[in-house]
Amino acid sequence: MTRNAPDNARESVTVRVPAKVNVQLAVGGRRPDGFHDLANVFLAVGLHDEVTVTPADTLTLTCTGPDADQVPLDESNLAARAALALAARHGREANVHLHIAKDIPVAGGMAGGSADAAAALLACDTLWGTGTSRDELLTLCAELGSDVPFSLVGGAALGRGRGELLEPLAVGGTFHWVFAVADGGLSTPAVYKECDRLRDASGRGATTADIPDPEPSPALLDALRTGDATALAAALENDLQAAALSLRPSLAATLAAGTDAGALAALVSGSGPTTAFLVSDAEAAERVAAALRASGTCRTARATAGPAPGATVVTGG
Ligand SMILES: C[C@@](CO)(OP(=O)(O)O)[C@H](O)COP(=O)(O)OP(=O)(O)OC[C@H]1O[C@@H](n2ccc(N)nc2=O)[C@H](O)[C@@H]1O
Ligand SMILES: Nc1ncnc2c1ncn2[C@@H]1O[C@H](COP(=O)(O)OP(=O)(O)O)[C@@H](O)[C@H]1O
Repeated sequence: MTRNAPDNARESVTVRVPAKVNVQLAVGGRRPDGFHDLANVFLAVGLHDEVTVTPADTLTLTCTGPDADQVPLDESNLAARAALALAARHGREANVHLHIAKDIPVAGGMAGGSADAAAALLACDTLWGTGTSRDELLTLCAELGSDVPFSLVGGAALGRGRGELLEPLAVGGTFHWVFAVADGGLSTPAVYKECDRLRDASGRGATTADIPDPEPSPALLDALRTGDATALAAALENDLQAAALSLRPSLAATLAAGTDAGALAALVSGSGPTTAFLVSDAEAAERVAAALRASGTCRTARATAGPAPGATVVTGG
């Protein structure tokens, strides 16, 4: 500890956690519990939130970053819910201050809230010395949300069930991406509902009896394994894309702007409205990001790469 550090500095724990893009999001029919079975191929990418926990009298929350005004600061915040769930698991008080330094777009289809939940679990477990096993942490993650287990593990993984049952995937290289951030978010339940509506309207039906079980694409898994960006570009697939475009038709112009600028492929990130552009290298990423910013079809564009590691203690561990 340095001489002038605040008294509580040694007791703070900070966890860094990545955003995700779904390189394949195959959506099965609506289940009786309202969720959809998925073959969800996650790739963690280098946009990060940081969650810092510090001992306090009661559970309190602050958030900074460009989208901070859209983040709830009450007990509906997924990071607060994570702290409460871990405290309940160990029969103790969730007496911490949680600070979220948010750089992941909010309600953007990049799992920012899930990332904060995974980070808060790991940070609180480290601060409290509760020694929760990896399996128990993953169970708590799955109770908090379908995407939360992946935020803890990072890298690349196939999510089955509603996305919470993970099999790690090998990735044979670095993939370069640009993310175009939209103005305003899209609600994940609303996008799944629109997907069901479009399926019903097409006469196919939308339940598990109507839609074949979702399966991962062998070509896509192979492209990840070999690190082949051109092959991955050809295999990218998002069954929620039509629904996101139906709710936000302006995303078509963003997708076209990135493709015109030379991206290998363009797709909606998860439930959107962030759009994702796979490019050949870091230089192409900067070029496509600049073209997207100049296109007037998005709020901003960010160049980054994946896979990125999952939630990691960066200070205080
Ligand atoms: C679509 C995806 C793709 O990774 O993420 P985003 O792109 O929104 O980040 C996920 O499936 C979102 O996961 P997550 O945001 O954790 O969802 P949850 O909190 O578990 O569920 C929120 C709501 O989404 C719908 N939902 C979610 C997962 C799933 N497999 N089927 C669903 O139908 C349900 O309406 C559910 O009530
Ligand atoms: N820690 C958090 N960060 C962002 N949003 C949160 C958080 N906790 C709860 N939310 C709520 O969850 C909604 C979805 O946010 P987010 O997880 O960023 O998007 P997505 O589900 O599209 O990946 C937000 O609109 C917000 O109301």
